[in-house]
Amino acid sequence: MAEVTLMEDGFPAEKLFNQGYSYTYDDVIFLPHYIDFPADSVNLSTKLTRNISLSLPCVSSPMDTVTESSMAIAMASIGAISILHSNNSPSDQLALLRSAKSRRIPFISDFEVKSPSDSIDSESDFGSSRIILVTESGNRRSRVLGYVLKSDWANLKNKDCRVCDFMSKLDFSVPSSHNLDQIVGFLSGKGYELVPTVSESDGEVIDLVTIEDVERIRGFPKMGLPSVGPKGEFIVGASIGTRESDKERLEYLVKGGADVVVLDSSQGNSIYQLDMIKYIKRRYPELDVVGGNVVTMNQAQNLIRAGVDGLRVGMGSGSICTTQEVCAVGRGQATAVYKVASIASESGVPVIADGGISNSGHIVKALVLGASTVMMGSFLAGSTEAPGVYEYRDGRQVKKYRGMGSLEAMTKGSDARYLGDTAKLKIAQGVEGVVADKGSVLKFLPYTMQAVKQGFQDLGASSLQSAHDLLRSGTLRLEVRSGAAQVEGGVHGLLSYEKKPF
Ligand SMILES: NC(=O)C1=CN([C@@H]2O[C@H](COP(=O)(O)OP(=O)(O)OC[C@H]3O[C@@H](n4cnc5c(N)ncnc54)[C@H](O)[C@@H]3O)[C@@H](O)[C@H]2O)C=CC1
Ligand SMILES: O=c1[nH]c(=O)c2[nH+]cn([C@@H]3O[C@H](COP(=O)(O)O)[C@@H](O)[C@H]3O)c2[nH]1
Ligand SMILES: [K+]
Repeated sequence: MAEVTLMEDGFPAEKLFNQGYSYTYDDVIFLPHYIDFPADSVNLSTKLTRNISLSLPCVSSPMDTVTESSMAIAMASIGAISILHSNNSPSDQLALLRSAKSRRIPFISDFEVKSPSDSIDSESDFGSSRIILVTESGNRRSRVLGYVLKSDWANLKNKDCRVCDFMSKLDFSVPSSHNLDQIVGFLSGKGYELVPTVSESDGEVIDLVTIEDVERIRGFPKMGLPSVGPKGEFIVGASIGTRESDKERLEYLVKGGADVVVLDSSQGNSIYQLDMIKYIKRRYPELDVVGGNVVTMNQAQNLIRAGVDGLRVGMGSGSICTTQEVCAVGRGQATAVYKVASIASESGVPVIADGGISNSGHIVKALVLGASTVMMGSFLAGSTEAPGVYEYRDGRQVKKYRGMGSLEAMTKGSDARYLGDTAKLKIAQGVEGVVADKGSVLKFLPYTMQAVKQGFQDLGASSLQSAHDLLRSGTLRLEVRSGAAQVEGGVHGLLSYEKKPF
């Protein structure tokens, strides 16, 4: 039978994104292709930068309501990465980095410490933990002697005594270089209920791991390989600005072993950033540098020429961003990612699609349109690993989330960048708000990424590389969704419903 030539159906990306419109993720939809492999076999491993490989294409944003040590540990433990924020002093940022780098298990245990001669006056002495650790001098850099369980203390008839009179003895620990499996092996081998992990270099108690913690973590879905560097430490990035003072911050971060630095700016194509990239590449040639943010090919080209190892893409697309309204500058995120990735791929520079991710479909779109990773703020800000405590609003548990260009964040620390040498008036480019509790990233990210794998399968893409090949060869077809098509693509026509993603 003679071969039939198919008629054109849908648009190749090159045609769709060159029509004078700025499209965002929701505007476009991919047409399905051909499936010849199971969803589970989709390989999402990728590169953050030229030299940093990840098994999961996710990055947490350098924002002070998203990324501190807990997030960095959790993300690295599932094969992703975090960028520590810089809305703090260089020494505080270094402390966050050291805290993350000192751990091998995917959580930070928060416990109080007392000395044997102390007393426990009230339940609040336990803080948020159910255990108080007892060390020789009552701080973490001293020999561990015992522990007190809140339940044991509550059952005491006479509470007017010293800790040493009723503590349980603890004369063992494990090195903080132990991973979860090694700790499990130790606890189950000895039949212990808990164990402190202690730094080999200075004897500091890092965490106190209980059987319950271990069971909770083991109940989460299994992911790929964790993001671990050559020294066995979690891979962690950090952001800096482009001021002269950021050179000192950079020195701290390099000392702390940061694996990558991200130059944090809404408009990366500036003389300040180009100078900073060249400075870093001269002074620390081994350190990977991510430039940005950019949304055009021209911006990207300048940063690539200056020597960046990765590009961060997005201007005004973030959930808390008001840049497009305030400054009239930016680009629809789907167009921005496609355009920048098109030019960056020619130089082998990976692209981070930053902002505007609110569901797994957005992640599929970002990655298939050329990004190597997605950076998220609001998607992660409601997690237990995000900084801050949960509050109650209208009966819902929520956490604070704010833009780094919001008045509140600027007042906290980033003033220098806004009230620079000449500027007198502070203009916000972001808002402060709250997001709903989502539980642990260790649980919801694995589910999200399983959904992403299903999207890749529908497109016939078994890996990021194969998705990018389909994109560039024009095999991948997409279309713009009309307003009605977008409504149709969502849930519609129901009187009420509940949306449970997993
Ligand atoms: N992705 C996005 O769409 C946006 C992100 N943001 C976030 O808000 C925060 C602040 O962003 P930006 O305001 O763009 O920060 P920025 O530090 O790049 O710029 C702030 C101001 O400082 C100036 N500046 C920077 N380096 C300088 C130097 N060496 N000498 C003199 N002036 C210098 C800049 O030109 C600008 O006027 C960041 O965390 C950023 O990620 C803010 C707006 C939009
Ligand atoms: O216009 C802005 N004003 C701000 O105050 C601001 N703070 C963060 N960002 C950017 O938004 C990204 C996170 O976006 P999502 O919450 O949508 O993930 C982040 O990763 C940033 O790129 C800002 N943009
Ligand atoms: K926005």
